[in-house]
Amino acid sequence: MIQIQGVSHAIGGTPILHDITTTLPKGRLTALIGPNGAGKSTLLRLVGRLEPLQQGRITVAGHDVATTPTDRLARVMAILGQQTAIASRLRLAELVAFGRWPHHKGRPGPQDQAQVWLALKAFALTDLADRFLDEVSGGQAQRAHIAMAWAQDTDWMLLDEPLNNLDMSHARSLMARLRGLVDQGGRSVAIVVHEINYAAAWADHVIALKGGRVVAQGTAAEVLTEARLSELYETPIRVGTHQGRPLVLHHA
Ligand SMILES: Nc1ncnc2c1ncn2[C@@H]1O[C@H](COP(=O)(O)OP(=O)(O)OP(=O)(O)O)[C@@H](O)[C@H]1O
Repeated sequence: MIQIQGVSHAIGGTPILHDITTTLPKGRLTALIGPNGAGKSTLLRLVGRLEPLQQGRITVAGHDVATTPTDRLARVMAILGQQTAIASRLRLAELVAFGRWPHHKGRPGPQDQAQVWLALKAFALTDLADRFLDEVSGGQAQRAHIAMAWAQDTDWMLLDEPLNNLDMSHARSLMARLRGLVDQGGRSVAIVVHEINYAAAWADHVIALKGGRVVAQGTAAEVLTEARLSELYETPIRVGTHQGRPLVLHHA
């Protein structure tokens, strides 16, 4: 599991996260939800050590993120933050191959190559493998970044808004793949997601953040209720049921 204990965080003197204590269960798909600016990305970045921890403690499968060596942590957890366009002159296959770095440390073997091709295939990118990142669409670039994290082949996968730019079909296929990782692969996944129905349909566990605090956590059915969601997003929200899962309705 991932244990977050007493984590507070400030940026430029402004408090962003306030004394967060929560757990992401092992072998589950956890969705972090909440309005813009709630602190979801900041929390995920702290777990993934993209930001240094200022206060509190975070452990991932027993590894303290503040003290575990990077190469050790990178074999336990893959994190994909929100994309930045720093690597546009990289071919898709090269980007995905970066995911194998923690395993081969600069000396890729046949197994690494095989894993890269599996990842490209899993995300329907084989035909685009030789294209540069700035020569593909937003959704294709997004899938390539997810494929890179996938190729890292870790017990934990943390993805910040992985559905960005994905059409309905690719979004569904990604969620099905993530579920497969959890259900058949015994892995654990955490995603930040804005479209609540993806959490409703696919997540086991939901953590709702608002104003830098955890305001609700539990199963999708426990958290995704009309009262909780209407309060969380400060807008009237109705919740129905579809195939035994909550279905969130938010049009007027
Ligand atoms: N580099 C930064 N400098 C200053 N403030 C920041 C910085 N990064 C984030 N913040 C602030 O921290 C708060 C939390 O941001 P964060 O990105 O974690 O929220 P979020 O829940 O992921 O939001 P969103 O849904 O909009 O992506 C926001 O108020 C944001 O303005």
